Amino acid sequence: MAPIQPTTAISVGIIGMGDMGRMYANGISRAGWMVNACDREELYESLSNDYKEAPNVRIFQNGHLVSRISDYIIYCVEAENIAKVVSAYGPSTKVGAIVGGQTSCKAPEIAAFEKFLPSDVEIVSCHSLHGPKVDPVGQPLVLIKHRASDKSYELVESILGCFGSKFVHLSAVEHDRITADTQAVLHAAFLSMGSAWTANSQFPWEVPRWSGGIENVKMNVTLRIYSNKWHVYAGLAILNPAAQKQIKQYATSVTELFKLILCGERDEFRKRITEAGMAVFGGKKEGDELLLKDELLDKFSLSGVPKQERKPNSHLSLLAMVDCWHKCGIVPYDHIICSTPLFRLWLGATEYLFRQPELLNECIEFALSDKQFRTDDLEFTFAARAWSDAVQLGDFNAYRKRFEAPQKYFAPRFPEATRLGNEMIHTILERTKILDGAKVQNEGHE
Ligand SMILES: NC(=O)C1=CN([C@@H]2O[C@H](COP(=O)(O)OP(=O)(O)OC[C@H]3O[C@@H](n4cnc5c(N)ncnc54)[C@H](OP(=O)(O)O)[C@@H]3O)[C@@H](O)[C@H]2O)C=CC1
Ligand SMILES: O=C(O)C(=O)Cc1ccc(O)cc1
Repeated sequence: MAPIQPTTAISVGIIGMGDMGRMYANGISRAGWMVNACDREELYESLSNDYKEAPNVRIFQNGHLVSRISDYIIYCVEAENIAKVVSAYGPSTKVGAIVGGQTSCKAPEIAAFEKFLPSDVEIVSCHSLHGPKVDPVGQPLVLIKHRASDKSYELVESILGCFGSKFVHLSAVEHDRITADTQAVLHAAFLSMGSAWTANSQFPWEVPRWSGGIENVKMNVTLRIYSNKWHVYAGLAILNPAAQKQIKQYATSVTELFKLILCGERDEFRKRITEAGMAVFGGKKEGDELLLKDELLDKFSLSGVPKQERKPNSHLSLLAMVDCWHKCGIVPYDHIICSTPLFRLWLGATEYLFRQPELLNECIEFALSDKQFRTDDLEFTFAARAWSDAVQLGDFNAYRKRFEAPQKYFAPRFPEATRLGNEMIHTILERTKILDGAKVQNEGHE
């Protein structure tokens, strides 16, 4: 089917003009569709001012005014607020319109749509698997045809086609299962690194033992996560039951591995790491290229320490990640077509360690015999447990407080980390295109 051509006769409503809402409003209006947008009523003046020169964008006071005139309405609000916001504006939806949402966990979003939208309204939801500062071209964009005709689905595809992203067609349930596997544990690992560095009053790029190689990925991704909004991570961890389970397993893996290190249980430690590595990376052949190479890792350094001066690391965060994937039965490569750039970077870092036997061996020996990282690993273990507790308790406020301390601590380095992170993401995207191609071909044969 040929895509429907952009026209201002068809309008897209955006409720919530934060980072993602603006990205959507800008892309869709530039493509030639009419956009009707609003944020909270009290922001009407300033939002109108921001968009006063923007062609094809009309700003309204609230979601009622947006809903009653728009053909496709996208809720771009905090996941925690979705039920409240849909209950307020859903009943004002134009007869026969299509409604979707951008929240990162679909179960509460779909439940809100089913509960509060009139029955003549269709539901097609979406989720861009990248942050607002990433070029959307080539990134996965999940589409969920929950309650809609083929014609309406095609209209949504035509509208969202303006981003040049790769559509991934899933149900809401599939979406939540996959994103739990790809996003939630990954965030737990980086949030814990940030908390541990903050607790130890370290800026890791100033400490030689954190320099170079995969340390660059750790630092860049941690800073990138902390430069985003806390509610984005809280929502997708707390509201997704599968995510909660995995975050708990990650904290357990960190704790158990650290206890083995402390007790000097050399054989058990090595056996556990080897088994996990086999389960996750056993399917890879020796000739298969690594996602991340030295040249790439070294290019994106925040510390600038030369390679010869670098120190080994116990890499507890990486060892525990692979152990967690193993315990949860996750094969991360299965999800690569539906993964965020950060997930691909993190998978690249784990693979870099586990698929280079000498490096893995050095890391295992170092973890067991050298005490330099013990205090870091202790803080990391505390942090992983505390993040898991915050998620299990479902306490958004506790999550926010835990998030905001490292965010404040690292804030001065965000611009540089964002710049380097964007370059890193661009480069790894080029590399993973090859994997995506292989996966798509495989799917074609199945
Ligand atoms: N940022 C990211 O990397 C990604 C985020 N997402 C998801 O997209 C959604 C939006 O995220 P993001 O744009 O980053 O978050 P933001 O906080 O930047 O934007 C959300 C906006 O919605 C506004 N809002 C809240 N209630 C209402 C209301 N009743 N009417 C109108 N506007 C309202 C908020 O106002 P206020 O701040 O005053 O509450 C805020 O401006 C979230 O569900 C998030 O999980 C998805 C992919 C990536
Ligand atoms: O890539 C990541 O993990 C991010 O941090 C950006 C992000 C956050 C939330 C989403 O729902 C999708 C992408």
